[in-house]
Amino acid sequence: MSVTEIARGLEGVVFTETKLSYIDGQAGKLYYAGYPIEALAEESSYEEVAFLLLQGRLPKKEELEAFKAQLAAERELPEVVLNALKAYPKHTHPMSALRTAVSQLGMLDERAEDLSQEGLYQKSIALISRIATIVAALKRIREGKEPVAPRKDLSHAANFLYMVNGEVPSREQEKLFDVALVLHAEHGMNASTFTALAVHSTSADIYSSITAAIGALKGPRHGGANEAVMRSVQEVGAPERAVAWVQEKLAKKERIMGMGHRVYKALDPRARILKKYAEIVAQKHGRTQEYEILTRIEAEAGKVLGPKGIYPNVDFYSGVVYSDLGIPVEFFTPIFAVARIVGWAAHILEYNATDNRLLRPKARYVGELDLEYVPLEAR
Ligand SMILES: CC(=O)SCCNC(=O)CCNC(=O)[C@H](O)C(C)(C)COP(=O)(O)OP(=O)(O)OC[C@H]1O[C@@H](n2cnc3c(N)ncnc32)[C@H](O)[C@@H]1OP(=O)(O)O
Ligand SMILES: O=C([O-])CC(=O)C(=O)O
Repeated sequence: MSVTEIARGLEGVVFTETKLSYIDGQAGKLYYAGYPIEALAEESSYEEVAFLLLQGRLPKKEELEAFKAQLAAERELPEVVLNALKAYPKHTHPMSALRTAVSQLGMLDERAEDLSQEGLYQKSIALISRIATIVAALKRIREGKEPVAPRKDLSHAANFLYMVNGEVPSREQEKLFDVALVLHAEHGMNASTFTALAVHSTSADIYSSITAAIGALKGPRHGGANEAVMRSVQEVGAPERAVAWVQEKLAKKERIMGMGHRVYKALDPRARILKKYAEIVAQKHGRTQEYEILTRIEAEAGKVLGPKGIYPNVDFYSGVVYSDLGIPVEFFTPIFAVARIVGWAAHILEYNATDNRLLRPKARYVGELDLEYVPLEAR
């Protein structure tokens, strides 16, 4: 392959095959393992989607029950990790804390280096459950409260909200959070998944891959955008200021967070679904201010950015939903990780089942050659 053409940002580079998800960026469509995202968001559950992505097919009823029980059995954190979470500095970003805690889980796992399919699968199940427990515990500790121990009888979504708020959520809250988890579970070769695979392709342990993926997700150009969107909403302050704010931002050539995507050149289908739920909760719970600001930003920015194929992405409306569920802004990106661990793990399992070829692209060298080395004292 010629290296004369540079794929900036690796755009358009295809390095492997996958059956996990398909994005039609022009049409704004997303499928997990062949199933349209709309149907999965409406009718399935996070556990069912996790099974689908990890095993490549939808579970039968008894298989789903067994899978749920397996996840529930892994929810508890080792005491030493819980104690460490309490000792983290309070100023640290929760994504940094999560990254550190997952790395610590890796140190504690005596079978961390087991790269067999079965070993990776078992560790994936544990990570799906424990990342949720870590994030919920961090949120409680930040508020000066004791972490709430997980319950085995609740769904993944309900248990998470229970650990966050200390009370069992309503059916409506559970469904709302479950939809958010389903929508964030998987998205092809995004930056954090690619990072996870780059690390995995060196035959490093899965904790190293997931720790690195969390680091990649943290950035505001990727998962960190959901927090940045809510910071923008706070900066705008009131719906009537949204138009002027957008105009000023665009005049300064600054980016509107939560808009634009490397693959979608149409509206992200996940944003469409989240907008619908954001509107419902905003109306129902009288929290229309944030929603109004966002719809005005979308409309005003759309005039300039729409013709360039820049529309809201998954991060644009998710914050309205999270705020409604009692989740603070700095925990929006950790929530993304709580969901995306499934996609990371599924891609690791899928790539591991191939020859796990080392990911090693090239950069075109544009420097000089054969320079004469001048000793330090002679320069
Ligand atoms: C879960 C996720 O990761 S979804 C993405 C979350 N990230 C964000 O929401 C952050 C804001 N968006 C962005 O920064 C970008 O749209 C990205 C990084 C997501 C993808 O962008 P890319 O495909 O790499 O496009 P790139 O960064 O090359 O930008 C192309 C052009 O569109 C413009 N553009 C892209 N996004 C935006 C935006 N949100 N606001 C204003 N202009 C934008 C760029 O300024 C650039 O303009 P130029 O050609 O005049 O210089
Ligand atoms: O696909 C991407 O580049 C980013 C994204 O939307 C995601 O990871 O969900």
